[in-house]
Amino acid sequence: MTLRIGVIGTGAIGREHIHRITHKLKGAQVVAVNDVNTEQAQGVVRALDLEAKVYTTGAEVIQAADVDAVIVTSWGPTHEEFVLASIAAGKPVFCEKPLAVTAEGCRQIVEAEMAAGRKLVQVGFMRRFDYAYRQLKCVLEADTIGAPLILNCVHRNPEAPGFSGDMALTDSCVHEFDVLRWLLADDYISAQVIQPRRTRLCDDDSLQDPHVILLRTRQGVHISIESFVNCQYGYDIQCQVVGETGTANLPEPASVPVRREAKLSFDILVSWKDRFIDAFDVEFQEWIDATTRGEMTGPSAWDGYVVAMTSDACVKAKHSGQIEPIELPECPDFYTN
Ligand SMILES: NC(=O)c1ccc[n+]([C@@H]2O[C@H](COP(=O)([O-])OP(=O)(O)OC[C@H]3O[C@@H](n4cnc5c(N)ncnc54)[C@H](O)[C@@H]3O)[C@@H](O)[C@H]2O)c1
Ligand SMILES: O[C@H]1[C@H](O)[C@@H](O)[C@H](O)[C@@H](O)[C@H]1O
Repeated sequence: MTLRIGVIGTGAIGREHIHRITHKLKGAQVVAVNDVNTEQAQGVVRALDLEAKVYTTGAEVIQAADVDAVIVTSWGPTHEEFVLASIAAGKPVFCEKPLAVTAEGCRQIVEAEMAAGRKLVQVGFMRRFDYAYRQLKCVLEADTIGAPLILNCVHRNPEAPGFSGDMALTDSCVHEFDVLRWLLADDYISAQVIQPRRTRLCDDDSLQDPHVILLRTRQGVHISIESFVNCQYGYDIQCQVVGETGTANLPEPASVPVRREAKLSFDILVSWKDRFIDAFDVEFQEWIDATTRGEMTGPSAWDGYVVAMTSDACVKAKHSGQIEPIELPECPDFYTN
């Protein structure tokens, strides 16, 4: 069976996902697309050689009789509406982060999905599908370094065009908020945000850069995340777990060590597209396979809600200068099975 997919939002990542589904992965076909910029959507259909109909609205894509499942890759503030409409139509929906721009919006999605009685929503937290993070999780689950005590993490982007205000917390660090609780099988109880000396190499005056985010988990693990979205030199993701008997580091992306002119050098990637290209492929192949079986196995609407609660607490902590509690409700049974 071929899963027939409708895609809403044919910008940067929408186009990437359409390309991978059409030209790299198995078991699915993009049959419908929409973007508020209709010309751009038509251009993507031509450029990627799709047999897909271009619709005027996202709602029409969701309602289309030949669309089995929906992918939402439009701007963040539109996600909630499209995810709720997909649930109402009884169609599985993959939504790029954020699930909704407010925790309240995420909660409404969680409630709508539970009322629908089956899991339909997956959120685009692709790091859970990254080979390096999966290896690190295996090391922790094998109890190789004892219980985790401290995590030292780094999320550096070379530059952040279009970033303003608190986006480093709400748009960028959301990946750490998701992947670290998955890695530890734990949840956060508090957040604190430190604002170090601000880099001069930042276009937007409203953007503090870098930040240091300190999280504490239920099990007492102390997490430090350095977020530096204008670091200039590359796209650099690091994670070190300090355990009772050793440490474990996220493997670096493979690069050929070059010895030349009295120097030893390695390449550093410059874009998230390259760093997580394989993770995106695995994420979508697993989503296609699970959706075809009638299952939903990836990051859930509940995970999207927890991440939104965490970024809300970080924004609050940044502006209050205090340690702010993260008071998560109990996870409903619906999401624990
Ligand atoms: N998982 C990741 O690592 C990752 C990476 C990049 C982007 N994203 C997320 O994906 C989403 C899209 O990001 P992008 O970089 O592709 O942005 P983009 O601006 O390149 O593309 C978004 C597209 O959505 C369209 N759009 C806006 N409102 C719409 C509406 N109501 N209906 C239909 N189309 C609409 C825009 O015209 C645009 O073409 C964002 O939420 C972003 O956070 C996730
Ligand atoms: O949308 C992107 C993407 O999610 C990247 O993975 C992250 O590093 C960026 O900071 C963010 O802006």
